[in-house]
Amino acid sequence: MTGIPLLQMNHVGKDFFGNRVLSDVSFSLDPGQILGLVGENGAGKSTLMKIIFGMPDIHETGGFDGDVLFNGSKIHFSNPFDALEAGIGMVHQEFSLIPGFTAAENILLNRESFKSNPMVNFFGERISTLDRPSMRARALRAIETLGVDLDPETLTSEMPVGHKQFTEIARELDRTQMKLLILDEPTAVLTETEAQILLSALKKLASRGISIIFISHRLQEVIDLCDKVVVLRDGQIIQDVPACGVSVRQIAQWMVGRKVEDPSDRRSVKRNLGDPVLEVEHLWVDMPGETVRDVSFCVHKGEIFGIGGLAGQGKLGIPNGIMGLFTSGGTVSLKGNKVRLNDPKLALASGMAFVSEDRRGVGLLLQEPIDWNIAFTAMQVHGRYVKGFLGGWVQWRDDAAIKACAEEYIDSLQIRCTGSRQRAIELSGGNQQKVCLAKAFCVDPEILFVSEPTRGIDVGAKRLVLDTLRRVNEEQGTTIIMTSSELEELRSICDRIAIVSEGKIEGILSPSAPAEEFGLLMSGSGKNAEEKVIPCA
Ligand SMILES: Nc1ncnc2c1ncn2[C@@H]1O[C@H](COP(=O)(O)OP(=O)(O)OP(=O)(O)O)[C@@H](O)[C@H]1O
Repeated sequence: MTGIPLLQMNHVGKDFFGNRVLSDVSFSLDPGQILGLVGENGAGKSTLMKIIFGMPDIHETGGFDGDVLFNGSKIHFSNPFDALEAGIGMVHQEFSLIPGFTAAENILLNRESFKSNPMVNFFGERISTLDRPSMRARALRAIETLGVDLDPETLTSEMPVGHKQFTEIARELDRTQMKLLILDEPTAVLTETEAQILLSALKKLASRGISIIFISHRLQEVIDLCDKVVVLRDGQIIQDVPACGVSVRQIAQWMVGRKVEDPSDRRSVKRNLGDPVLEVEHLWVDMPGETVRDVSFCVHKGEIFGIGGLAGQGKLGIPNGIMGLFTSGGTVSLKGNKVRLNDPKLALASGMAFVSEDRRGVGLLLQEPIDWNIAFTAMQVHGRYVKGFLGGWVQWRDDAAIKACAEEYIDSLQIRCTGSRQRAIELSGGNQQKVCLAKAFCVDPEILFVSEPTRGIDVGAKRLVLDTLRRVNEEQGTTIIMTSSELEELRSICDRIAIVSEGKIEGILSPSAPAEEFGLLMSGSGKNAEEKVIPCA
């Protein structure tokens, strides 16, 4: 087979209901080669991968143009099972694990090992029993190939997100025939250390002859990992170049088609903040994989307060607990009034809003249009966009106002869509995130919690989201509490940053504090945390 590319895309095109999202896409991938596929949100990366993998939504929307050759033969898979059979594995942006199953059970789903039992010949497969030791050994082999520390017996529902991601990838590795592995933003949910572990595991796989298509918005890791980089813009290939010799800035410029500013502007000016607005005391939250044990902090009016820390240490549990999405206890006071915990509707009604890290699970009504998503909470909780007649006895939706509001946000947040009536499920990941933000801005909250607001979104959109948060904070005086795994992002907009370790706040630092101090707190070595706490202005 030497000399024949493993994968060859020839003039591939695709449209969704008349909207052209891919045109004339051609590239090739050799055995054992790693290709980095980059592009802005909505550029068409996931659609291209869905074509290779035979995802049903491609066929249900009229198929695609051009040819895809795998191992020299033309393929047109009608479902992912055929792709798997041919040796193509794909790890999608969203997890597809069964929460009540262990890591081993998820890794070996539908490929379980069974004990040999002669009675099966007579009574059929129904009486066969699982060979647990063999399953454990197989799962461990896949986990060890990744080089991560993950117990195969851990329940998926109790894992931090990073470990869920490793389980997803280990599942693909258990397939013996795998020739091509497609990873759609695999590191978006990982900490930097976890991402490094994954990148070295991928290099190891490639050295065994497995080809990899790696989609990521983290451009430095694309350069570090890949042999070549393919840049998509508006559904077309802009560059197909070796990864050596290109810089992050160069790739970013190809992606957006214009010059990119230097993103490293750290908040350095100390601002005068108002009175305490949110006081949290001895908060505990029972969130699987993100347990919060005893957290106390105070946020001032008009502040942007950051919460950072390594995955699984509890930083995500804090907003999820305060907003009532997971069982919590302790005291939370908003402007001096105690907020009843464990009641999401009351949390929203009291003036708080939440942009969840889980945009598809919690943030969006996926089957509903953009305008309905944006206005939903404002309408349900605050009675906005509702017209009343006969003294309020008769009420109905003010569709014109909903449309106007949605169009304003589509414009200001540059949401790429066919119009305000397009369903949320049809948007790319980054544009879905912008809809989640618009939905939160629409309720005009006193306190806005945003969790991983730039996860999985491209360089241009990242900037837009951070600038928008800053603008809303400055112009409307909204107090923002932002949780993020990206320290640089927190340092660019926050007034103070709390670092969470083992379910507690290890220390609170100024954004201009040296990186080593953040590192020490993250590793749980900030025992003299009290000295490092910067008092509210
Ligand atoms: N099922 C669908 N129906 C209609 N339009 C769709 C559908 N799936 C994707 N699209 C559109 O196709 C375009 C490309 O989306 P795609 O998800 O491939 O982008 P992407 O480059 O992967 O973006 P991101 O980085 O945000 O994940 C977008 O404009 C999106 O709205």
